[in-house]
Amino acid sequence: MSSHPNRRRGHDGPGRPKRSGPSQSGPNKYRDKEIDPARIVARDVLRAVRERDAYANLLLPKLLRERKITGRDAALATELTYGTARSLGFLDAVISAAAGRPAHEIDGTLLDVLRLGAYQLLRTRIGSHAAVSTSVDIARSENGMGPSGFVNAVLRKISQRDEQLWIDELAPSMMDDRIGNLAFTYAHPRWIAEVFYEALDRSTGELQAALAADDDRPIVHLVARPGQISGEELALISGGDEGRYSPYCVYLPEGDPGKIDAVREGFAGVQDEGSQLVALALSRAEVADDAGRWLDLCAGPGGKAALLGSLAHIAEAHLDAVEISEHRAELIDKVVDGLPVRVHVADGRDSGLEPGFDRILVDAPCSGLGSLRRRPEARWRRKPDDIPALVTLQKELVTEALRLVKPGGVVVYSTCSPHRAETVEVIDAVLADVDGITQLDARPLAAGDVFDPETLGAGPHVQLWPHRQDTDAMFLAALRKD
Ligand SMILES: C[S@@+](CC[C@H](N)C(=O)[O-])C[C@H]1O[C@@H](n2cnc3c(N)ncnc32)[C@H](O)[C@@H]1O
Repeated sequence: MSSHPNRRRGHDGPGRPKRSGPSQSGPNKYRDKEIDPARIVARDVLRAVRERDAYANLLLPKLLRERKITGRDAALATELTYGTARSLGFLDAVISAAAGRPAHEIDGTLLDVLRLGAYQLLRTRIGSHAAVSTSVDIARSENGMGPSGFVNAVLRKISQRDEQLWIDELAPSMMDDRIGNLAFTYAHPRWIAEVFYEALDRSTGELQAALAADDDRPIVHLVARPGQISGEELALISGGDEGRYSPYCVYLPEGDPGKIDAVREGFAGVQDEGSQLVALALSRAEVADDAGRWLDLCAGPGGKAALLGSLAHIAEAHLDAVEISEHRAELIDKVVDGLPVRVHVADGRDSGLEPGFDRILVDAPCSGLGSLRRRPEARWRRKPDDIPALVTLQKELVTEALRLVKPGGVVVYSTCSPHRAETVEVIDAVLADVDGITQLDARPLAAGDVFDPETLGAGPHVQLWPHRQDTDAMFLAALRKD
């Protein structure tokens, strides 16, 4: 198999750090600030991910701001941090082979540097010399000469082969274990590749496309808040392109969304196009005698609540937004300011709200396997054991939503996961348990009059995919109470 097409876009890096020459007098002569800041910040984020389960996509922008790292250095830091975090399992397999001992037995601070170095060597165009020498500098600065020699030796061994040769050596054979081979090649845990395979009707061709798309860094999607700014206007002022599926979506191939005035002022936000389609589907469903009582039962941090709130404002409706976590409820408050939305801190299974809602969204807590491309390290953190408790909660939340919705009203169930246990199996179980519910064809609800619903598969649910729609792998199903 040829090399991954997306891996070759790395840049050459900012070059060697400016300093006066190799240390002759021990480790402390090298200070982090003398090594290039992009790699230091990447190392720091990777360490926080390893030591305290930090989220790379939250911590990195914060550190870049604090350290005033911008431009080319920020771009390099982002590529190295997210790329390394996405590839951890693959990199650890290579490091283990090159070091002759399991990666988890290597001192954590050195492992971070090795991962960063191995990523540069195998998955970017950064030259071997720069990748190895900067890693050795970082290790020497913190750990001293001996450990930096170890880093040097391991990385030099890794640099003797390219990514494909390491895959050929370490991946399960394509003949014996195609799923295992693809999982290794595209740096996914095997169990996640299996989950995708099942959700893709057991097509290994599609599995390959799905894993490749998931292994790529996605562009940012913006949402124009309806009634406040149009998608067209947002595209113009942001320099982005209008979305294909949501009339409110703008693709932002580059640039910091936080610097766009419309985002800063709350007329627009960052939201994957798939999430926009979920909110739109709820608003488009036909409900007889719609009294404008809408509910978002799992609303934090408020992305869909903000879009629904804007749509509710136009429809002269009102949205109740329920969220169990106080902190996340505060985040909702911030994004729905000025919209007809009331936020409740409550358990959605027992919110105390009066039944009789016209439309309810259950955007359930889930494994997040559908948005791995946006959360670099998540694929290595999630475990199969997480799924059963989530499934129980998901069923309870949908069942409660079906109690709260009025006869003739509609519940949209969604997850940012394609895992069948969290998607079709939840819906099937609830339909088997609760009488008087009809599953609607969700495809026209997601498509509106914007695109052909037939492009969304056989229905009645919708399963989006990065390799098909270039959205997160959102699932949605629509249920009507008879
Ligand atoms: C997938 S997220 C929702 C994302 C949100 N709809 C958005 O677009 O920003 C699920 C949310 O449900 C919340 N949650 C978890 N258990 C809950 C429960 N029992 N009742 C209500 N909310 C819950 C989580 O804290 C999380 O904020």
